[in-house]
Amino acid sequence: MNESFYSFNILLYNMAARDRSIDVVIDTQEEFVPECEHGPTLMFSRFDTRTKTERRFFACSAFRDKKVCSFFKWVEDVKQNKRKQLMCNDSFPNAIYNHKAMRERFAKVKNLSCNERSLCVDCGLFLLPDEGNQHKEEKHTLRYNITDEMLSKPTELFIPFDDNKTYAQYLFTKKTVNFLLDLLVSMDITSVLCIGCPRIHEAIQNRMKEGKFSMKSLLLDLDHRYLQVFPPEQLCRYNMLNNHFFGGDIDKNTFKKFLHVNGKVAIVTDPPFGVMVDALYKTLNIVQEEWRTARGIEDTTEMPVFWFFPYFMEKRVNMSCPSYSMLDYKVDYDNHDLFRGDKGRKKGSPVRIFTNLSPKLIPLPQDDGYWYCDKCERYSAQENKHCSKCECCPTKDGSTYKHCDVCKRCVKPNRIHCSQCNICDLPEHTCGQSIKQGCHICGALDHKRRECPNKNKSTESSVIRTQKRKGCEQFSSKKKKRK
Ligand SMILES: C[S@@+](CC[C@H](N)C(=O)[O-])C[C@H]1O[C@@H](n2cnc3c(N)ncnc32)[C@H](O)[C@@H]1O
Ligand SMILES: [Zn+2]
Ligand SMILES: [Zn+2]
Ligand SMILES: [Zn+2]
Ligand SMILES: [Zn+2]
Ligand SMILES: [Zn+2]
Repeated sequence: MNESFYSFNILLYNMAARDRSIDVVIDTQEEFVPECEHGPTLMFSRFDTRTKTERRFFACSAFRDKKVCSFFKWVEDVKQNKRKQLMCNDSFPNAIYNHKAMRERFAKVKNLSCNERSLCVDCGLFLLPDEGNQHKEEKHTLRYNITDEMLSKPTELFIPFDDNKTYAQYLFTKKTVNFLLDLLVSMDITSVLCIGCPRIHEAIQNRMKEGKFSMKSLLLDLDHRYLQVFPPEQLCRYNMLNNHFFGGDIDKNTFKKFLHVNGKVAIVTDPPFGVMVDALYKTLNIVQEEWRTARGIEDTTEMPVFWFFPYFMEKRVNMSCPSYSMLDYKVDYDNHDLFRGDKGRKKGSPVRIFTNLSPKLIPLPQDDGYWYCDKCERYSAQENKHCSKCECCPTKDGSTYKHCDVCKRCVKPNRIHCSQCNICDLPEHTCGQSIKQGCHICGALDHKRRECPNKNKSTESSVIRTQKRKGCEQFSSKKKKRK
């Protein structure tokens, strides 16, 4: 594991305390947005809290690691007619992403006997018999004896790209997959759009092959390795942060056709935690609009969405997506110790499901201790006890929160009320240093920079709901070179 959950969490925390904060600018109103290998870039605003100045730049929407995608342009440089030189899309190795070519190779591999088949683990590529030596010379690890069973479970065969700043490939346990599929079946969902959910797609396809049920699924994912195993009607290589289809019009049509099918469609999405919430939400809204168009729906009806995201992002999600609720269900992952209920944290996984459905419609398994709270009209976790003073089931993190009569709210069990700070905090806190995250511009505690009445008028309209960008090293470490 490259980064533990805790260091990741601390990183998010530190971002708030730094002198600079990075926000995404969704409504750019720019006529020209440069593209990197991963489609149109996003515009970010970097705000220096000491000088109270803002500067804007374009950077990759998908990757937060500059070693993987180093694209960076100040907005003013882009404006100075440097457009041609920024259109670097042509130089990218499109060949390896060509779905048809990948499928043709794979068909040849499939025709081989198990002991003739091999996979280069480093390249994520199935090899033809005469290709092994080249990869061995480059000291790549090869896997042999690839059975049909293994080919039907690519999410188990490929090594997960589990770097948080790139793909953040954390895969659901069987239990989570089964819970979700049972839920979808109980809701009469017949088509599932899996955005960054390869394991759900794989499970649906395998159950279909076994004749266990009838459901369609389309996987939209950035990982090019899946282009080998899934045909074009089942997979589009896609960037969920800018709604970019790498396969162009062919893939866009596949996607439209999928939405057009009759029956109930649902979206399941499990993006990397570091994604910009506003960028993802914009994509979800575009997808909803495409679906309404495909179905000739004129009101604002939406497809059900199941969005997997950590509980500590709840406030951030609510800010951008007020119609979404967080469920108590703890989502388990195979390849992340800290997201695992069994061997992981005492409090279980921190990942939950956010949904645009009413929570009362989503029963959570009683065998795992979830119970129905009549007052909240939703299922709560075993440890989440209803508080009659707060009038809700307040627990977020897997512990049992307790009510503080002075703060007039429920707090984590390890907090005590400090009369000096007038807040519940850890017993070992230093008085006067409790985290107070006020407005960067005027310091007031009742609003953030984006709502500040003193905010520069020129940036007001375009910097809409923003999020601290995790891993802003991508930008800060390049600063010196550019100066
Ligand atoms: C946290 S994992 C979720 C996997 C899911 N838990 C499963 O078991 O199916 C994130 C997934 O999103 C994909 N991904 C990462 N960034 C993406 C992007 N910008 N656009 C589309 N997919 C992306 C990764 O390849 C990976 O499959
Ligand atoms: Zn990029
Ligand atoms: Zn290789
Ligand atoms: Zn309750
Ligand atoms: Zn309470
Ligand atoms: Zn208190």
